[in-house]
Parts: sequence; C-alpha cells; structure tokens
Amino acid sequence: MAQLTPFSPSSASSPQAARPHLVLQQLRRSYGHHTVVRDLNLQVARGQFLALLGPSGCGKTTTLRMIAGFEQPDGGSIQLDGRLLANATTSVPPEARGMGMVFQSYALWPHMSVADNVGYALRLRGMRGEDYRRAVNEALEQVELADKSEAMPQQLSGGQKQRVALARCIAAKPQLILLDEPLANLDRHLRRTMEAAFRQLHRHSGATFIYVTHDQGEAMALADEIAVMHAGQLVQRASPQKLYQTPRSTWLARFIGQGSVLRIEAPGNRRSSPPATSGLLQEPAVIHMALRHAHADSLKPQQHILVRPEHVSLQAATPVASATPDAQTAPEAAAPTDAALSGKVLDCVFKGERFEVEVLLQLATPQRLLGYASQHLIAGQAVRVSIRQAWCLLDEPAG
Ligand SMILES: Nc1ncnc2c1ncn2[C@@H]1O[C@H](COP(=O)(O)OP(=O)(O)OP(=O)(O)O)[C@@H](O)[C@H]1O
Repeated sequence: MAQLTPFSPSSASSPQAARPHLVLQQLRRSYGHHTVVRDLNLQVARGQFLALLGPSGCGKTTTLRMIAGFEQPDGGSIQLDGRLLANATTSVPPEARGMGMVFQSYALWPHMSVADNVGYALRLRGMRGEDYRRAVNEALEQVELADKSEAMPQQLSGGQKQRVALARCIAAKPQLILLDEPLANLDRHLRRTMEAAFRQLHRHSGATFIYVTHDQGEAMALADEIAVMHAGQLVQRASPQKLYQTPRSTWLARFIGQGSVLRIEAPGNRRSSPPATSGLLQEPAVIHMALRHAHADSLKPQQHILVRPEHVSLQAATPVASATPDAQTAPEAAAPTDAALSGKVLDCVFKGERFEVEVLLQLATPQRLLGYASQHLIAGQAVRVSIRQAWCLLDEPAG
C-alpha cells in the first residue's frame, strides 16, 4: 500500500475519544413474526475497528443496514455522537448520516470510469477542479490503483473492483465506515492481501470501522474487538484474544476457533475438583482427575470445559513404526506426565506445519478430543494424553 496521510480530524487520542461514537440501544427489528435483531445494546468508540461476527442469518446485515439508514428499527435507538439517527418513529436518511458503506457486491457504476466512480460523491457535493482531481488521485493511491483511473469496472479483477469501492468510500472522508462482507467474493489469497489493505487504511484514516463477517479468521485478523451475534442477540463482545481464550458459553466455545468441549465431574463432588466458577484450569492433574470422574449417565451435577488443541500433548503409548518414512520419532515438546490420560487415535490429518489428531479419551464415558502432533499418528494407535490448560464453562451445551 502507498504511504497514507491521515484524513480524519479525530483520532483515538482526541478529547472526544472517551465518549462513545455510535450507540445502539435496545435495538430491535422484526420481519412479520420473525424478530431478527433483539434488544441489541452496543457502543462503538471513535476510531475503533469492530467486527460483527455470527453465523448466517443471525442479524448482522440487518443491524448494519439499520446503522446505515436502509432499514428502520421497530424499537430502540441509534445515536451518533449524541445525535439521534433512528428509532421506531424517526429515521435520518442514509445520505445525511455521513457514513461510508462498502458492500460485498462492490456496487460500482458500470458506465463510469474508475476515477469517476471514486469521485462520484465528491461531485455530488460540488467539488470540482484541482481539489477534485487531487482527492480522487489520493484515494486511488491509497488502494494502489492510481494507474487504473481511466479503466472501466468490467476491465478490473474482483480484488481491484473492491479496492475501487474502498477508494470511493474513503474519498468522501466519512467518520464511520460500514463494511458488509467486503471480501466474501474474493479468493483466499486475495482476501489475505485485502485484509492487510483494510488494516492499513483503518490505521491511517482514524475512521471508525464496523465490519460484518461470518468468517471468524477475518474478524480475528482485522478487528480490535469482536461482537458476536447469535439469533439476533449479542452474546459476547471482547478482543479476539479474550474471545478465543475465555468464551462466555459453550455455544461460543464451539463457534470460535477449534477446540473440544468436554464433560467433567461437577465441582464440589471431590476435594480434587476444580473450582465452581468459570475460570482457567492450569493443573493437568486436576483436569485429568475431573475428567476421570465424569460419567455421562451420572445423576450428579456436571460441568463442561473447553480444551484448545494447542494445550493437548500427545505421545504414542508404545512406540510404533510411523506410516511416513521421514517422520520424526521425538516426543512432543511437553511430554505427557505419569498422570496422563489414555486415548486412542481416531484420525490424524496432515496440515502442513503439524498434524491434527482426533483422539478418543478412554474414560468412564469416552470423550473425543482434538490435539496437535508434530509426528504422524496412526488410527487405532494408543496414546497418552496430557491437557495443560482448560477453560471452565458455566452453562450446559445446547442440544
Ligand atoms: N427484507 C427482509 N424480509 C424478510 N426477512 C428478512 C429480510 N431481511 C432479512 N431477513 C431475515 O432476517 C434474518 C437475518 O438476516 P441478516 O441478513 O441480517 O443475517 P446475517 O447475519 O447478515 O446473515 P448472512 O451472513 O447470511 O448475510 C434472516 O433470517 C433473513 O432471512
């Protein structure tokens, strides 16, 4: 990306930074009897990059369209810098909200050149002459498309079209930019390149970005905070790291990242049980003990833990010849301890930098666990399993 010049008068360090920029309060929207956004409360700080993440149909786009002004809420309100934009009875039109929007479909005018597309909003504002040419050129340089200014949209690739859409959005210098799955039409490689472009544009613009996606990798790579929606409701809002390490529910634990949700003996049943709170367990002996005492058919209370595969150590119980001639025979970095659990390999998949291994833990009631290994393990092979860390979940898994 070209060197960028900040265009927003505001920044995260401005005196206004402490005041929430955008406030959604008890926001609600229904289609017929179907409530698709349900009492949504969300505050976004000026200059923030917030991702709205959730499975298909959870209400992300509807929320974004209400912020943009394309849909009106049935209840609740939307405020920008203390100004009421919309509630059930009033709605400021989209063009008067001072926001930019980037769509999955690019939405370029097919009969206009790249430069004319980028300058469209500026011309509507009456900008002409040298100022106009400079603003268009600056925006195109920021997305590295200055050499395509005379091209027509149909002569561009998908990635280039999305860059034009981005240039058109930033040329108007909005304080708030709404992005609706802008990379969904691009291939994997181009998506990674465009993620870098978005990060850089956000850093240098000082604008607030709200980015709708169902791709958690994209949300994690881009946003400083992620608001996860499920069935029209906000279920957790946190930094990507916090969301990954300490999801609030079993649904979130399964939705974010890879991992296994395992049943353990409920707290308080034994002196060795983990604490009765949502919290981090970092004692392998305590985790193993709680797993050993869990029974699916037990009438005693049960609790669940999330185990990420990077916290699982696997070691062949008895050395076996590897299926691959050049496989290493060294044990995993952190070898299982004497108190390790027994398991049987169900599946082992090569993933380039490591193997992904599904193991059946041999407990009173067997449970499936995902771990990583640096060497190939064979299906059916006996392994010793050590779990270094687990996150206690408080709710019951749904279904
Ligand atoms: N204009 C409409 N009329 C009726 N139902 C609608 C309308 N727009 C959206 N919906 C419904 O509202 C629900 C939420 O849609 P929305 O587009 O907000 O979800 P989403 O989380 O953005 O999903 P996706 O990731 O698939 O785009 C869906 O069940 C959808 O079918």
